[in-house]
Amino acid sequence: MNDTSHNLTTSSASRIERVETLLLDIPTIRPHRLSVATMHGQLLMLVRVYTADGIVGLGEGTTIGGLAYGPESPEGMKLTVDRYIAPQLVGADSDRVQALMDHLGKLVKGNNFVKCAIETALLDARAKRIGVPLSELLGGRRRDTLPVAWTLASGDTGRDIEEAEHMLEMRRHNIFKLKIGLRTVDADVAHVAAIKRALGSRGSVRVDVNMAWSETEAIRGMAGLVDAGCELVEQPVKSAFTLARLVRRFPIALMADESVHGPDSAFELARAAAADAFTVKIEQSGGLFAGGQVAAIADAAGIELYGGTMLEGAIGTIAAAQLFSTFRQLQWGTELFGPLLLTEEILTEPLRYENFQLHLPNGPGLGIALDEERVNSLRRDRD
Ligand SMILES: O=C(O)C[C@H]1C=CC(=O)O1
Ligand SMILES: [Mn+2]
Repeated sequence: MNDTSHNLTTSSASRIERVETLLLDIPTIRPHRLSVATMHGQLLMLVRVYTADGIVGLGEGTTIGGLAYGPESPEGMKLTVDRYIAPQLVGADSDRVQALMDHLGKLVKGNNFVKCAIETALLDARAKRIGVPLSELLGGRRRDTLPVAWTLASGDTGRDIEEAEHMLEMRRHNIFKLKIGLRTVDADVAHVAAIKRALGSRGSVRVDVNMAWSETEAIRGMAGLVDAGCELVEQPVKSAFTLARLVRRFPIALMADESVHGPDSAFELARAAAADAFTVKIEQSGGLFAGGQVAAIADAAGIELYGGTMLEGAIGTIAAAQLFSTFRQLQWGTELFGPLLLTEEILTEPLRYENFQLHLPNGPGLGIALDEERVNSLRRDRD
């Protein structure tokens, strides 16, 4: 610790003794095709914060397609923790989560994803120490289960329909988000229409363009999506100005995702009335508290909410679920299916997905436990 933070150090039970980072490589169950990348696997950066009384706080930093989606990569996050953050945390009082995060904020600019991983680990440790689910440190749960959308992104219309049918049969998902933006607008609209036609009223259909369209493409695309029976379009274009010009132009909800990266941007979008709904992502927002602030801004502005994902593994997914369970409104449900896209289970007890919902655990902290053997076998540096 440097001398500006001497008041954060402690010799008590909550003292941070060690911070560990791991990289886990896990294949996906099928290629996942987005307009920005095709994923064949996911790389999870796990953080463990060890405290003097034997508590271990868990956090995760994960992104999509390396640096193809956002400005941080799992390998870069590991370096940032090891080199710049861990030395600041060792010796500090893990119970002082907000003060510690403020301190780190002065030393590390940006790096929202990695800050989320660290804040999650500190909150997990704190909640475990006082014996409550993490949601209770975020204002308290308003719901114990969360609706979970599934993303259809195999790249093939027929295969996507089969996959959706399987999800409906298992009663695991009845909300489907389609990744589009790689093909022509007309081909994408035809793909969406075919899937909606096959599912009818049994499943709702939304799309995520991941900023791939120009404004004129978006105008053509959104008109077609309305006719196709699609209920929502997520981030069709890059710029917030363009979003503001598109919003309410068509009878289809417009959601901002990449444009929402924390409370400041949420405020600007709300001020410009640039979206009907926000995707809240804990990593993109810069942590759980920041994600809660994004939701509060949305509430104040009458903007609807969706619980988003960076396709995190179990730790990031359940951390997000703990936050989303506290939201006053969650009009569009969530897409917390990340662990289901991966071939390997890293928990001793898998997350419970049942009846189209993710069921939140009731144990202290995140409420999950890692299967150490499995985690070790997936470590990139195991050799
Ligand atoms: O929302 C995104 O852009 C990222 C993510 C969420 C679901 C999925 O398949 O990809
Ligand atoms: Mn998105």
